[in-house]
This record gives sequence, C-alpha cells and structure tokens, in this order.
Amino acid sequence: MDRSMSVPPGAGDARLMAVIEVTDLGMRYGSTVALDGVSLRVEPGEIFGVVGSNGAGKTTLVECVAGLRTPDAGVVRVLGLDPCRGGRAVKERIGVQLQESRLPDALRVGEALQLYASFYDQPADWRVLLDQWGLTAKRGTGFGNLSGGQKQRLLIALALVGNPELALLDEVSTGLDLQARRSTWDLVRSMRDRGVTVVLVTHHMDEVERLCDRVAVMRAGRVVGVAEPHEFVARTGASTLDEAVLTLGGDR
Ligand SMILES: Nc1ncnc2c1ncn2[C@@H]1O[C@H](COP(=O)(O)OP(=O)(O)OP(=O)(O)O)[C@@H](O)[C@H]1O
Repeated sequence: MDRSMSVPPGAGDARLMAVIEVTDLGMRYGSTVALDGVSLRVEPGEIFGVVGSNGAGKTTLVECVAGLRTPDAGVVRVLGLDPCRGGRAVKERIGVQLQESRLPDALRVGEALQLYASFYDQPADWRVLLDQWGLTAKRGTGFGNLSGGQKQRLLIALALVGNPELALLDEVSTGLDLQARRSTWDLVRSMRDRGVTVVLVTHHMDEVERLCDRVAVMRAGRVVGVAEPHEFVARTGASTLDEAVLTLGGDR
C-alpha cells in the first residue's frame, strides 16, 4: 500500500484511537526535571503545535514520542503502540526531524536520501522529495557544504522519506529564508491533506496561527493548556497569540 496516498491510519476505527496518547509523562536529566506529568492526545490528521519557552520540555517530549528517549514515568502510545518497545512496527510509521541533527559532512544530498529510503519497505520517491524541498541542484553536494537552510530542508526530506503516518517536526522553519518558510508551510499542509498527522514544535506564532489545528503550551515541563490558537487569545484576553503564549507559558 502506498501510505502517502492513504487516508489517516485506518480512518474509521482509528477515529477512536489517538495517534499520540501521552499519560503522566515524567523525565529527568540528573536533577533537572524536563517533563513533569505531561498528558495529551493528538488526533488523526491534525497539525498539533507545541510551544513554550526555552527549556520548557518540548524537544524531550518529542524525543519520548519518537521512541528516542525512554521516559522515567508515564505511558506513551503512538498509533496504539509503545514507541520504545514497538520496534520497526511503530518506528517505520514515524518521521522525525530534530533540531540540530547532523550527517557526515561528505555524505551527498542524493546519497543521504537514497540511504534513508533503503531503510523502509515502502519509501517515498526520494527524487520527488529532492524536488519538493528545492534540493535538486544540490543532489551531488556534501552535507558539510550546504547552507543552514539547505541542511534543514534535507533533514525534513529525510524525515519524510519513509512515508510516515506521523511527522514530528522540531523547529521546522528555523533558519529558512522567507520563500523556503512559505513553501515549508505549504508542504506541511499538503502532508496533513494526505492524512499525515503532524506535530510541530515552534517558537513562531505566525506558524502556529497559519498551520496548527490545536496547540499545547508548555511551561517548566508541564502542559499548561491545549486549545485552538484563537481560543488561547480569547481565554487570556490577550490581543495576539504571542501575548497569550507569553502569559501562559512564559517563565515570567
Ligand atoms: N541531554 C540533556 N542533558 C541534560 N539536560 C538536558 C538534556 N536535554 C535537555 N535538558 C534539559 O531539560 C530541559 C528541557 O529541555 P528541552 O530541550 O526538552 O526543552 P525545549 O522546550 O525543547 O527547549 P528549546 O526551546 O530551547 O529547544 C531543559 O532544562 C534542558 O536544559
């Protein structure tokens, strides 16, 4: 089955099952509490934003959902499975783009995409991704010789090469120029339109307003609210989403 063309994972029955269900998640790094009783649900086919100040726990949450970190407490279910113990059955269905990921400098753009595609049973056509993410002219360029924005676009394309049902995108547009940001937004929307569920960690409230169906605000390891972006503005009596998020999630 070409998952890129499919409806949200098992649409009918999956309506009852969240794509992500996190319950009472706790995570510490030594004496630093990164997650402190986080619970949330992400429903099939939504673009779900995660915002909050630096150090609020957003990346740690994404890493736990991706199965890259095992939480100290709580339960994570992705597509009904434990991402830490579910092996390929779940990992193949998740695409992850993390902040500041790196590849070997000498690895060329085309080689990286081909390599990542080889990890999956039903990969996307990596040449299409090359084109969609504006990297065709850079196909033969090594990672070390790409600009910051080009590296970012390659990392996003790599996250999508497995045709994921869930895409976890951490600061997807950071470092991109205006045009690349706009086309990234279009591509995120087109992913959602194809039934992919997207989690978007961001510091850009314009991105949240344009893209996100719902957004969680995090503060000091806790989720302090989940709502549609306009609801946060109304609830806090703020005049902009920036102001609303600062009120709810700012450490001030
Ligand atoms: N590998 C690590 N070792 C020790 N502490 C860590 C590690 N990763 C994160 N932390 C700490 O855990 C807390 C949460 O960090 P995390 O990266 O999840 O926050 P964030 O919301 O993604 O921040 P930012 O917006 O700056 O990316 C912070 O206090 C951070 O210093």
